Amino acid sequence: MEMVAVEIIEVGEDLTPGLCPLAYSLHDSFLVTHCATCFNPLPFPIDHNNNYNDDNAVYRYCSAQCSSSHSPIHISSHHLSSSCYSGETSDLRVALVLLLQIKRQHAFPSSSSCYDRIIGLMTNRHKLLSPSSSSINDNEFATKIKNGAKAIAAAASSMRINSPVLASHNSVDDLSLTEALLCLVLTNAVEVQDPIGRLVGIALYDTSFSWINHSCSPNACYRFLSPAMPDTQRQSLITPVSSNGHEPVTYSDFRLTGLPGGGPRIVVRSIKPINKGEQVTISYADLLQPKDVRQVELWSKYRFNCQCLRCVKVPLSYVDQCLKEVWGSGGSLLHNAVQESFTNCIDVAIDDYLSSNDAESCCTKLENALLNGLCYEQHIIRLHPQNHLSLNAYTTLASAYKFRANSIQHEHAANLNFYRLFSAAYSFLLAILTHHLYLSESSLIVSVSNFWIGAGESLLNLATMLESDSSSDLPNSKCSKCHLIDTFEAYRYDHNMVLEISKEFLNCITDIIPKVWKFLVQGNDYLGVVKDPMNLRWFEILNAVGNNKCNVAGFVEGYASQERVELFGLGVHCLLYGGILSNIFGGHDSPLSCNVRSLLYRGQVKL
Ligand SMILES: C[S@@+](CC[C@H](N)C(=O)[O-])C[C@H]1O[C@@H](n2cnc3c(N)ncnc32)[C@H](O)[C@@H]1O
Repeated sequence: MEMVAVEIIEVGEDLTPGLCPLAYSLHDSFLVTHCATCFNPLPFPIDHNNNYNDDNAVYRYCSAQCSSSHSPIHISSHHLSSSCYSGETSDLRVALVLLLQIKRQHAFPSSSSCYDRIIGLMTNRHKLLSPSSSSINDNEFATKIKNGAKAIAAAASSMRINSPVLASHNSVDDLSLTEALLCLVLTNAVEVQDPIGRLVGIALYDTSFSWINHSCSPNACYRFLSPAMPDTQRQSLITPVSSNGHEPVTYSDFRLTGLPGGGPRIVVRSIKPINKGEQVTISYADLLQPKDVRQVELWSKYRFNCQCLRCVKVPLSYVDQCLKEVWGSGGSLLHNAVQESFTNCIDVAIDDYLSSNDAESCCTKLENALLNGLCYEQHIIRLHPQNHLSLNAYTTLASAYKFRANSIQHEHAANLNFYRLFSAAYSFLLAILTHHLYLSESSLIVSVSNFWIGAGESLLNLATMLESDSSSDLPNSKCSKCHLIDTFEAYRYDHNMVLEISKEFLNCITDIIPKVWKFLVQGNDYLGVVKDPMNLRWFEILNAVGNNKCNVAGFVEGYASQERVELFGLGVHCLLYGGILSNIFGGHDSPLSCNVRSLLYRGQVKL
């Protein structure tokens, strides 16, 4: 099955109304911090005086409304959290909710052959469960599914004793059905983000969402609506067709009726113009991974080889080439081994920060790897700045320097400043490098928008912080050269407009960057190599650089108030541009766009 557009669709249009989930569950680690119904973070500290949060209960709620819309079937799925299953149990809880609904409605598929689809959704069970002689990982995955299914069946059978609903049902537990349901969840459920982008749980939707196939160059994306958010779209602009012919489809399988309410609603939205009858696709994988990494991910989770236009392109698409590019390799045969060595090296550095909180060691290791590369078979190999590992490294460096700035003692205020500068510089570098990829692969809009907003926020905070040392005010930021502010407030965008906005934005920041870049990066040996971040050929200079240690003595002694003003202007441009992109892919009321609006209008920015 697949979904196609019923009419011509412009970029940035909602293709579905807000669709309610069939079943949903928070991941184990978010059960105590997030509302079990709407998945929003709970206010901290939790108010124990309300009557909808019981201290001993597994689930917590942000409001009486969320508490009342969490159905008894969802509540009873907590039986799994104490099971002997060793892995993450959110998938199991969602499968258990489906099983309980099927049992409650006596809506059993008539024979096990029906388990290839249940309630219209593909289970993919043959592929996911069949042990493969070729891969140990595949076998482990199949075993994990079987163990998970046993845990679900055990929970369901223990509940029959306690639950009057299930006590009336006398069929034996059907392990095949349970396995098929778990496979269905793994094949169709999607990760749900909270408003600040953390992956907090999963939700399963019916065929109107779940029949949308994957592409590595998709023309649509999805977002989640919080309970208070109204629907902007009444009817669906997509319709199902069977994958082997373009006939409209109905399925003969049963439907579950009277589904429990609550859970995050999902909306599908176009990120490219789509023709009438064209297939609508979303991404199941991280689009900033190179082709081979995406292929492994899609195979291990879904067991298909992606044949989308981006994947079948020979030679590799420009974006995929950049994402795996290494420098000075002496030939493509070295690519895989080199990528593996770099992956280990970057992973070890990132782990220092994420697992051991050692941000300093992480920064030193990452910058050393980026600057000096690795020695491989007598070649010095360096990562291309748009290699996906470099992009990971920049993301981590931006965060690790911010962490170092926040944790430093006040008497070392100069260090605090330069850590903040480096953090902002890495955020900017990440945004501009991925922006160049976005110009040839527009489905990267979601990542790029996030990166520009991150860079804008970081630069604005920096300008505001430096302000305390200066007597002059930050200026009125309405740029005389561009219309980004008006465009940010505009309601609709078309494809040509998006291209024009990009040009306008790049023109403006190309003027500002030379006035601030040296200030942002001086004292950092890796960033110091980047003479002009707008000109991507800077990385060629890396090859001429020897081994060096970072020397930041005497830094941030005196900055001119003009630099602070320029940093502020740069931050506003990045924020506005990121906000325009987030309006396009997420709508004006998305958490990202609202965040941009609140940063712009909270008084720092005078429009
Ligand atoms: C969420 S379902 C999508 C709808 C599905 N095609 C159906 O008929 O129900 C996910 C499954 O669809 C198939 N699928 C999705 N995108 C695909 C693609 N680009 N190429 C091949 N199979 C794909 C895979 O079997 C995957 O496990």
